[in-house]
Amino acid sequence: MIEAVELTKWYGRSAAVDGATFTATPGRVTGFLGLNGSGKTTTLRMLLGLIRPSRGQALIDGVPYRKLPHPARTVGAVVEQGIANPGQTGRAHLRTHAILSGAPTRRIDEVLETVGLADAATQHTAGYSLGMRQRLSIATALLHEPPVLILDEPANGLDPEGIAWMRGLLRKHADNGGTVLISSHLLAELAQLVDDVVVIAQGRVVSTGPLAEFTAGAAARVRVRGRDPQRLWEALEAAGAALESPDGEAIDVYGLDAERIGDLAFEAQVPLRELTPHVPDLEQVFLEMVGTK
Ligand SMILES: Nc1ncnc2c1ncn2[C@@H]1O[C@H](COP(=O)(O)OP(=O)(O)OP(=O)(O)O)[C@@H](O)[C@H]1O
Repeated sequence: MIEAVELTKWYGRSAAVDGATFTATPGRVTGFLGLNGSGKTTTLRMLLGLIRPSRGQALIDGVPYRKLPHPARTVGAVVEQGIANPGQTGRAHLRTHAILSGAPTRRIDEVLETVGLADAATQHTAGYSLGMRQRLSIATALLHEPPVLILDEPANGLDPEGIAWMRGLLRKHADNGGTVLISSHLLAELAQLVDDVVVIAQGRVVSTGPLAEFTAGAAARVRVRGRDPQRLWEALEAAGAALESPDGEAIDVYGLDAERIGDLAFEAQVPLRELTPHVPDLEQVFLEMVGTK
């Protein structure tokens, strides 16, 4: 379980993260979504004990990271882009990490297999593609088989096949009772991957909840056109709908579904020219939420 409670980080006079409160629960993949510079990395680094909060709490299983009895065995993290020593092979990189953090060396081959790098294990990481480097970072995070995974933009550089692979990996981890918090600035990238979403904008958490409910709050609209716009408008208004007309002819209806609108038009004897339900697009909802549209 990951918990941020009123988490705040000030740099000089500006807050990189401002009173962020959210949870990521076991058995679910939680997406941490925000535009560049919105405070994602700062938040994740506070959760990992790499940055000290100015205020609030960053808790893993109820305690700050640094107070965990076995931090490396509890939390696996991908936070840095790039590999420290590009002259090493993939296997040597993992061996170094295993030795430094006390992971059993038998895990090296297991994680190489898990992330699909077994065949590239003896190549120098300098020759790895961005996607391969991401896979190696994920392999490093998995060395201790930690129940909690915190991944900062792990999908960066992965191709569609890589994303599909990661989706499978994270799903399995959550299905086995693990907790996954994964950040991204692209909702589309997370949409296939996550159960819950935490949206951050300018350091503040602006939305939390299941992805399935993410668009539910967005106003569903139905565009309708009738032969007699005035009469149609009056019938819809009488039924309690909120209405807008973009061009004096089409009517955007909020608060009634297409079936009801069709019935009302029929009762008012207005033949319809168009009846189009508009399903809110996830990306659009996100961009509206973070204030760029
Ligand atoms: N060490 C620092 N000193 C001063 N300001 C900082 C520092 N670290 C981050 N910031 C500022 O805090 C804000 C949030 O940055 P952060 O890196 O957490 O955002 P982010 O959502 O991870 O962005 P990105 O997706 O670009 O990595 C930014 O305005 C950034 O400039």
